[in-house]
Order: sequence, then C-alpha cells, then structure tokens
Amino acid sequence: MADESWRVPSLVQEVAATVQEPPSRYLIPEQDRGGDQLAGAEMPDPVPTIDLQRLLASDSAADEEATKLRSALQTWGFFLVTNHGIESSLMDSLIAASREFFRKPLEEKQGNDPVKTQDQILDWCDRLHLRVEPEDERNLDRWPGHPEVFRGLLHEYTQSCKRVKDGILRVMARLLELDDDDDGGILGQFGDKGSTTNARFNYYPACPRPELVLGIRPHSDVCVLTLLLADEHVAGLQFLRDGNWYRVPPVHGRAALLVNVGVSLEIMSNGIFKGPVHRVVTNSEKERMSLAMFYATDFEKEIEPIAELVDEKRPARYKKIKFRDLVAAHYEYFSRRERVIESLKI
Ligand SMILES: O=C(O)CCC(=O)C(=O)O
Ligand SMILES: [Fe+2]
Repeated sequence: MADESWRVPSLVQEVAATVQEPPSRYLIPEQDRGGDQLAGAEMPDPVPTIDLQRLLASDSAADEEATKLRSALQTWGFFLVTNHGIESSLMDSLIAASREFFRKPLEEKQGNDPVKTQDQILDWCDRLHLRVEPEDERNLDRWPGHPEVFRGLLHEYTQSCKRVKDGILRVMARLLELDDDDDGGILGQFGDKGSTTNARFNYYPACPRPELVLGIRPHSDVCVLTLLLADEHVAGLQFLRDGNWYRVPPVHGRAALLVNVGVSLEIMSNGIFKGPVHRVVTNSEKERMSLAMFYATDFEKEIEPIAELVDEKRPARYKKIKFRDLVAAHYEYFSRRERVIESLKI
C-alpha cells in the first residue's frame, strides 16, 4: 500500500523540540521569505475598540458606539471589544488549562489542519478543535479530561461568549437595517436556532527560524463571526488591508476580545461587511496561545445574500452555497493557499 503517513504530520510541538531548522514541509514559498517580509507594519491608528456596555445601552452612547462599530466593520473587518463582562480570571484559568493540555504527552492531541496533498506547506501550529454548541452535539470523548477543570471552564467560557456574540450580532443586524424578528435577517438566519459554535485552541511553539514559516497562513474564517482570545503577551496576529500586513498588538489583562467577520457573514451581508484576511507569525523565543470561538450556521443552511440587502442597485454579489459545501471548499482552497470567497463572487 502507498505510504500515506504524510497525511498525519507530527505535532509541531514535537518537531520544535527536536530540530534546529524547520523541516522543508513548513517552509513558506521562496518569494515570501527573507528580509522582514513577515514583520508587518504598525497599524496607522489604534485598533478600533468598542465598549460593549455602551453599545448595548439605551441612550445616545449606544449610537456613538454603533457608529464606531460600523466604521470598524467597513474598514478593517475586525475590532476589539471591551467591557465584555467576562471575568479575566475565567479566561486566565481556561488558557492555563489549555497550556497544560498542549504540554502533555502527545497521543491525546489532534495535530494540524487537514493535509490534502503531499506537497502542502504546513503551518507551525498545533490545534484542538471542539464543537461546543449546541450542547447535545458535544463530543465529550474528544474534550481533554486533563486537567480536570478544563471541561467546566470551557463550558462556562462558552456561555459567557454567547452573551457577547448575541449583543454584537443584534447591533450588526441594526446597522444593516434588518428587522430583528425577521426570519430572513441575520438573527433569523443565524439566531439560536440551528447555529453551531466551535472552539479552536491554537498552540504555536517557539520556532527557531520565524522568518521561514507561518503559524497560520493567510485566510479568512469561514464562519459568521469569530471571537478571539489572543495571547496576552506574545504578538503574532496580522491583518491584511490594501495589500499591506498590519500587526495587532497583544492586549494585556484580558481587557478585550478581538472580533472579526467571517466569510459566511460577508456573503449574507452581500459584501457590506468583509471577512478580513489574516495570518499568524511565530516567535523565536516564546510560544503563543490563542482561543477562537467560531459562530456559524447549521451545516444544512444555504448561505446567500439576505434578500433585504439585494436590489437593483446592489444585485447579489455572491452565489448561494450550502454551509457544508462552503466548509469543504474552504479547506480545499486553504490547502492551496487561496480563498474560497473568490470562487463565489458573481
Ligand atoms: O492565533 C490567532 O491570533 C488567530 C487564530 C486564527 O486566525 C484562527 O484560528 O482562525
Ligand atoms: Fe482565523
């Protein structure tokens, strides 16, 4: 039988512990290497920051925050959210438990993103991907049992994040002038009914040659919305805007979560909101951890521009696609370092 072992690469953690140079499978294309091509630039302005309490208040402060939110969504496609109401001690404990999990003996781990072809370049990242909602679809066999506190913390964090996500989506629906109760709108298409949440824990071991590899290659998230708890101390995340890469500085003290639009919402909003392209670079001295909560629709849902956002002046800009097929196509394109959204543009 043909040797298929290339499909299951070693954990990066294991590779990092044994080599001085990243193996060839991790090296990014020659033209992207060298110099400071991966360094990224400082953002021209501070990261747009939205105060969730103000955003959800019932006075003029809410309008001011909503205006800031609109501008953030139309320029960067991402923003920081402060006053989110999630205890920093909960986040600290969950990240500490995740670190403990990633440092454990290797058999329990899942490894890297799907490897489609033998020459696919691999990312310098180990990840753990878990369905957290709906609760009855949790595959608890795959949830780490050690440390023991992990499951309880992830459950609690999931519930806290849900409140933040619901508040933000409600205001986004208002910005799109969609009727809150309308089943055709964002909340109807992506309300409590039939939505799914996946937690992705990313662990980036220190890399001896950070200029030669990427922690995660350029991509847009395939979901509707992502809530990211990035490393408190180690930078690495960068966003692409007008052909330039910009660094997102770390947020100390868990004061803010990062929120970004995903491809599903780009399609649903008929391109009014963009799912920004981002990547992660590695660090020669320090490991880095992040936790992304991906809010998505049910697999059977047809993703298409919301009817109220399509008219003669602004015809549908994207083809309709079932979410299941969008995810499959996303990974195909991802493995070739391309973006699925390009193939859906009309
Ligand atoms: O690690 C990060 O900061 C970002 C992770 C990310 O982009 C992802 O998991 O999709
Ligand atoms: Fe991402």
